Amino acid sequence: MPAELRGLTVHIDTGRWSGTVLDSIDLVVPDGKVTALLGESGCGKSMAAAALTGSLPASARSTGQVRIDGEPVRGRRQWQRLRGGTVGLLPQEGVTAFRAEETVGAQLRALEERYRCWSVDDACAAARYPAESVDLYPDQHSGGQIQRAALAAALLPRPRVLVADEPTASLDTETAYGVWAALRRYAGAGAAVLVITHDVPMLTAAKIADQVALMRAGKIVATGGLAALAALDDPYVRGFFQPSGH
Ligand SMILES: Nc1ncnc2c1ncn2[C@@H]1O[C@H](COP(=O)(O)OP(=O)(O)OP(=O)(O)O)[C@@H](O)[C@H]1O
Repeated sequence: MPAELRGLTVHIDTGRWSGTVLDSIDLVVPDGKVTALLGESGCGKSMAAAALTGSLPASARSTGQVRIDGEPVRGRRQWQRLRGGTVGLLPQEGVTAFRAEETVGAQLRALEERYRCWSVDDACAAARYPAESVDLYPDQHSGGQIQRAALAAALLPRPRVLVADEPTASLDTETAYGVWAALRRYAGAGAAVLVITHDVPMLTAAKIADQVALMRAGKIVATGGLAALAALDDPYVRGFFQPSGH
């Protein structure tokens, strides 16, 4: 089930600050593939993830379209039907995927019960979430543990579109590779997967992304295969693939 942003512009007005954070973005996340979204800090990657999953902040106003399976999504009600089951989000701060007052295990079991798609054990194994942590409360986890718990939570309904915002940010290389491989397998089973990451060395070493979109200042500035992007003679693009400037 492909997910798309078409001419999407997002303007934020918090009362204290206002500005355009996404500027006429076109982005296609196709079925069966891993798309990686890269870009400098603050360029709008999480905002693009929020737009694709119907979770923009209340201070946001958008124009343009979000399409899921080719159909424009209109309004809050339609997003309520799509979120979780059809369109899943692993948020950048995994802890926000959970309620503070219940253990992670109880919340994962509730998702298993609600969607009846996948077992907690299988989702935790796929997300590399350690089973011995399930009886802990969300705030008793390390940053890397809660991110993997949130990935298990996002995977449990087996959404056909999965957006993962920095799933490997706090992980050691081996665990990060396991998570990337799990995302690859999940896309291989047919899902449209978008992964936001700063982990370009892993991306290039493991060759897990089928396509890459590169953002700068609220715009998509380049899209294509990893090798094609890495070969571009543009200083901003080169900065991602050759951080030393060589
Ligand atoms: N909830 C919010 N309310 C208002 N503005 C926000 C909110 N979240 C993000 N922004 C603003 O939107 C812009 C894009 O932020 P975003 O989080 O999408 O960046 P990012 O590319 O994901 O950065 P990073 O790599 O550091 O996570 C920034 O200027 C940020 O200040």
